Amino acid sequence: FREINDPRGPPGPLQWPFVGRVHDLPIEFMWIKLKEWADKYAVDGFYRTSMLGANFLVISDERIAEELLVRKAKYNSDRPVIRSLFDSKSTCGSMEYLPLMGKNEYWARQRKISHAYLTEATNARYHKAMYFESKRWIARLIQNPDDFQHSLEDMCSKVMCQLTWDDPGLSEYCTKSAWGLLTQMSPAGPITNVITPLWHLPWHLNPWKRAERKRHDEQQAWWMDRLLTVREKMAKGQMRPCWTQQYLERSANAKKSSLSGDYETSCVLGMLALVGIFTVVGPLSYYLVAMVHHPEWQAAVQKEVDEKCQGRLPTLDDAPNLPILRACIKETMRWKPNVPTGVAHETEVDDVFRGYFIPKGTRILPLDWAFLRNPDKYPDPDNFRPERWLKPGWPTYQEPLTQYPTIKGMTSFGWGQRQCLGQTLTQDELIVACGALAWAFNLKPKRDRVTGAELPVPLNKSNSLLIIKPDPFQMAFEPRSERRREEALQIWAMEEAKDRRKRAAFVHGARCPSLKANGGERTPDSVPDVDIKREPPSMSLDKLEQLKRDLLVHIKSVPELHRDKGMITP
Ligand code: HEM
Repeated sequence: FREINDPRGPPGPLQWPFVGRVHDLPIEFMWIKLKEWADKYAVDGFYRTSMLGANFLVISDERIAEELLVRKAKYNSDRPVIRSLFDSKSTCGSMEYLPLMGKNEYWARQRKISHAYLTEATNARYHKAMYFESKRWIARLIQNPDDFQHSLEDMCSKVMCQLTWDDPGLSEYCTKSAWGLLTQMSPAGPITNVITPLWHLPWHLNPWKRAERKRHDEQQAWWMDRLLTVREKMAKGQMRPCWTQQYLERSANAKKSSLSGDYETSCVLGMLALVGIFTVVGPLSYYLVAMVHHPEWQAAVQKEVDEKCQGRLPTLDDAPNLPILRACIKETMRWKPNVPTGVAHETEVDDVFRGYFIPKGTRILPLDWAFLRNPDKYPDPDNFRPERWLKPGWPTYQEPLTQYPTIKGMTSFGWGQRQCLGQTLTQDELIVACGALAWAFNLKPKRDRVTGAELPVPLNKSNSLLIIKPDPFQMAFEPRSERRREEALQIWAMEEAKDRRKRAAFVHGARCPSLKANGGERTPDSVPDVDIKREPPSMSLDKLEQLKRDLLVHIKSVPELHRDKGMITP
């Protein structure tokens, strides 16, 4: 006992033999307790603890994270094992989960490839997927506002499925698959992640291992199926550009690939699709919560969008002119970080840091919850204060406002060699989605149908997985005007019809050699727009209103019609 609590060791709570400090670290909202310990024990912004033999160094100050995870990245960029996944680190060559891999050859090559695709995500073509899906989401919110949490997740999933396999129809399964993996890898998931020895029970006595085998095999089979489907469509000339198609085409042209084969390829791409879902769901859900609780900021964003975009839906070209929108997004991510514990790194060598011995295999936890609640950098840290990014005098204020605030580089995206690869994609998707919300709706608390009282939107209820999102709640999406409502629905109807025609034209082009010869390269943009040009000229809203009125007059003037077809409305 004296040895493990040696006063010359790093500071931290008292450790008990074998268990360390597992007994009073709650699984639920673990980050709150870790921050409490940081406030009590941390010296110089870090402290140590342990759990069932695993050593942890918890960092609560950004400067220490910078020192240990960026400057000493060479030794501190491995990952700890996640007990309830088979070979989570790919030590035995499973090559499956890039973000969880140890620092090995599979990680190095998969990170390089993922980086290439995700930086290409800034291309205009990829932005189209976001515009398209945000329009669909707005229409879904108008038609079925009570289903908003599901449609929000589905939108994030559809974006990733479009980018990865050009098929938004895969979104429901992809979300389910992402949720399964997220639960399995989180401390708040199976008990075998905390009481790790249970994982080693014999197969027949081990429900956790059997369940994981099933989940794992289904996921891998689905990823492989996606790859093979894309390849099949490519052979028929029916595959439009997406990450999988690009990878297959490039490696076929180069006659070589840095990946080992189809299995690894299906995993890199499958994992990319999965990792971009719940990471974006969190901030987007909390943005809704923030807007409901802070109508004054909602009004400011709406005013900015109305003035700068002059009645149109905002696009990414407008982003430099929308600092208030960007500030509200960034403040949401600061106020409610969705990976509050951070993602652990593992040390690869013994080290001495600030005079303390840190043994090889120590898990370094960059506690994002603590970084983002540092009152020196973020005065009034518990409250939603977007002005901290907009007004000179606040420690975080930065100019020019056409560029700042930006979420890129936030501590929430991690550190050093393992820093998140999806920062641009996250920023773009949030600007498009939150901009569309400001354009379309007044976000409000929902009212009880009987009493008329406002239903509360809780601030502190969430799951406790590695990536969190708010628990189910209710709120109202009130279209900003009847005209805006019609416009949003019309925009989506036209987009959807256009997309359907483009897809059909593409497949048609593949079947029709003359078109192929004429069309040359058939990217979605160069598909002959024959059908699209035949689209009826879009009707002005005034004309639509006039037609509605005429129809009403007509229905009323023909009593039988009115009676017989009681359901007829404009
Ligand atoms: C708000 C959104 C997001 C947050 C807060 C977030 C956060 C993180 C964090 C904390 C890490 C680990 C960093 C470390 O170990 O130091 C990470 C890694 C990663 N993220 Fe994100 N992420 C987000 C969105 C995305 C998106 C949209 C994608 C891709 C589509 C993505 C792809 C990745 C990948 C591939 C890694 C693994 C990097 C590696 O291990 O080398 N992330 N992310």
